[in-house]
Amino acid sequence: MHAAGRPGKIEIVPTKPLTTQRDLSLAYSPGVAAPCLEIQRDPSTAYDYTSKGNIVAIISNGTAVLGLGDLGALAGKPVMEGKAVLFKRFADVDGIDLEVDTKDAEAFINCVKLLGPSFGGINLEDIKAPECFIIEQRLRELMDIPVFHDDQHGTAIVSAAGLINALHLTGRDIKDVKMVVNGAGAASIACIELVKAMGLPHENAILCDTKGVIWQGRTEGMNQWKSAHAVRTKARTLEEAMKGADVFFGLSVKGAVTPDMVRSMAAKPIIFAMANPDPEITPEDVKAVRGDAIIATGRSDYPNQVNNVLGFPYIFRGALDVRARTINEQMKIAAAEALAELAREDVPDEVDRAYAGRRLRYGPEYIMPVPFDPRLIVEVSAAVAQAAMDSGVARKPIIDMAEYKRQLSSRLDPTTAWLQSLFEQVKANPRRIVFAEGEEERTIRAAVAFRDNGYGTPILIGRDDQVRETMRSLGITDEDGLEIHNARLSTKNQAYTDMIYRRLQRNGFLRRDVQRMVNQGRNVFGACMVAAGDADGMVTGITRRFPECFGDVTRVIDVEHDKVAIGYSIVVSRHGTVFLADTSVNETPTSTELALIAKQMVHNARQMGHDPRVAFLSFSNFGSREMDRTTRIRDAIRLLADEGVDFEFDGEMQADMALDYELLKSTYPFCRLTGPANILIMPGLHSAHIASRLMQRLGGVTVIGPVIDGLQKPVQVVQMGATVSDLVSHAALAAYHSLER
Ligand SMILES: NC(=O)C1=CN([C@@H]2O[C@H](COP(=O)(O)OP(=O)(O)OC[C@H]3O[C@@H](n4cnc5c(N)ncnc54)[C@H](OP(=O)(O)O)[C@@H]3O)[C@@H](O)[C@H]2O)C=CC1
Ligand SMILES: CC(=O)C(=O)O
Ligand SMILES: [Mg+2]
Repeated sequence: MHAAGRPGKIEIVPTKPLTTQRDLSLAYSPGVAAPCLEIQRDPSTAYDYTSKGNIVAIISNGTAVLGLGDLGALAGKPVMEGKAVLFKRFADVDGIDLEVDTKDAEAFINCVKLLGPSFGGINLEDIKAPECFIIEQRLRELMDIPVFHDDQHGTAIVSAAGLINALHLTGRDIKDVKMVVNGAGAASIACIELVKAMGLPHENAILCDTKGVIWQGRTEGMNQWKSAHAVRTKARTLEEAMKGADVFFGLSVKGAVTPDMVRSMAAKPIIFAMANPDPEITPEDVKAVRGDAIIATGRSDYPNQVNNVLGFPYIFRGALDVRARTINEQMKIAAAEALAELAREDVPDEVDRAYAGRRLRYGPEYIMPVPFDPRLIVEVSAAVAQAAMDSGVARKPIIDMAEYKRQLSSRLDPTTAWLQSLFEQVKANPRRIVFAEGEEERTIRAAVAFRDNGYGTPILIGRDDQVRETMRSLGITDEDGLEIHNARLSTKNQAYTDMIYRRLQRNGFLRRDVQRMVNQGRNVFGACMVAAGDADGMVTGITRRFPECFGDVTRVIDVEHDKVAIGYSIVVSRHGTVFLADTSVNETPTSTELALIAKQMVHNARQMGHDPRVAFLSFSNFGSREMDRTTRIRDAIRLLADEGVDFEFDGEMQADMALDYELLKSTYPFCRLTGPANILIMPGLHSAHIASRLMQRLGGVTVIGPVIDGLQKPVQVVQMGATVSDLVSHAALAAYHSLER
């Protein structure tokens, strides 16, 4: 994944046009002189004229890369790029990774300090202890923007939130808890400090490192940060310290804890094994010896992910939005409390769907919100911003908190969450999906990926020997969980022929025509399997053009009552998601069809979490050009108005009007839309098809689809050039649609 396409995980995208000489002279010399002089006059205007206010530098020297140790600055880059992606994805913060090649704390401090003007905040990452303490402390003193060592405070905040809930669930008071922390580095020292600040008595916590327990009087491998947590105890090893402990925090390395250690802990032990990428002990190993444990790890593939990803994006979002000078204790505590609180609340349906198969209800398996919960940006960022204002470090206070929360929530596009939810739901309810072009290399690879991802059983249609030959040439030997059906030899052949013959006998088809169709037409045979309930859905399209594939399918499968069979494209851009329909089937939809298409698309958009606003597109705006072609569109709008539908729609209008709300409102103030359109109903197949292909080719957006909608059974037809991953996605879509029925 990291090497595919453009290497790495991030790129920089301009926010201003740079296509003409005039653009150039505005964005660069001479125009750029104006903001330079303005910033010189008043440095705070840098937040208005540059990206400073939304950009955070993720800075590391690679000395403690996850739990992998000192890999050096360069080898840490994939993690730092990853953090940039998380910043963007979860909180719309632009992160830029900087790998600083020095282990010398002074040189590092100097470098970061000098870079300060460029950024709104500094996220220090994966710098080992004890240098990280000195570096952070000094930079906090030297810089007037937030400096936050994520491995220290991000981890402390998130684990504190988890601990608050785990203590609550096990009926413990923090003052009585006995705690062991393994690791005495950046993350562990910050965690133990925060837990003590929450009320844990000093003598109740034992800290361990590679030399064992940090006891009072120990001299080997010590530093001032460790000494501050040394306690009077007879325990010298982690094993001894763990006996009778209520809580264990692991911030050390893979495998540091044994099942015997867990067995020796107190009743209902709380075990946060947070080393990455592999925990100190796996949840399976804990459960094998202690069924009463509450366990969390740093990983997303187990319940209770205690990972700083739940913190840093939102903490910086809130801090940047109020132009906070720093991230102080009040802001950290506010973030921890908001996280803990969120886990106790009812989970929205879309989050529940995204984690299908898991029960997201406050309890031992759900003590922390999950990373794809869209409430995180709203609740955590707002809590942090409020705390910054209350503690006097906000340079630009928020006037209207309710409006700020609305803005926060609109920063996330629901499409990505929906896609995540789609795959998770399919995984939790695996389906049988026909891959009709079963002898094709791409199809076979997609079918195997479909199976390996746990989406269900792929059914390849083709001659067994041919399919197996291709599999062999691809080095695929494992046929488990995969079916091959040869249409001609199938035991279902006659039943399918009868079924189709009943449908087509009065349309000029003889039985032998139908028999040939079933024997030789893999799309027909596959569609028969789906129609007869022998499979849940189907994907095809790489060997034949769309009209032929679609024609084969509709010989077998009907259009749903009160719907039109259509294809729609989902265009995901940095400005949000727009749906385009019909991009595949109807050449010139009638007004009734256009109205139906709009209603179908509203349903689809709502399913994906969007608030629909429909624009009927044309080359004219509200009758500016009276032509036959626009009458059809205006009639469709009238039909919807007469019906009194429960969504916003208007038109006809040009594409730029539909997408540029300011332009639309200033030119046509009577328009009924309350924001830019996100469903574009195209006047005809030619324009829809051309528009979607143009967008796909010219780049800058992701186009998903066309997605087939309106058939009684889920069948997806991909484009002939579809990749393996397109095929897998469409197969998953078919599987998902079968769940909805
Ligand atoms: N889940 C999450 O969100 C986060 C997890 N982490 C994880 O925490 C771990 C530590 O990270 P960080 O604090 O940044 O790194 P540091 O390098 O600052 O600290 C590592 C600490 O672990 C100790 N250690 C190493 N091996 C052992 C062992 N076998 N037994 C006991 N202690 C050991 C070291 O001991 P010594 O002092 O003797 O060298 C040191 O104190 C990593 O695995 C990291 O992935 C970190 C941040 C966030
Ligand atoms: C999650 C993280 O920051 C770490 O493991 O280092
Ligand atoms: Mg880290």
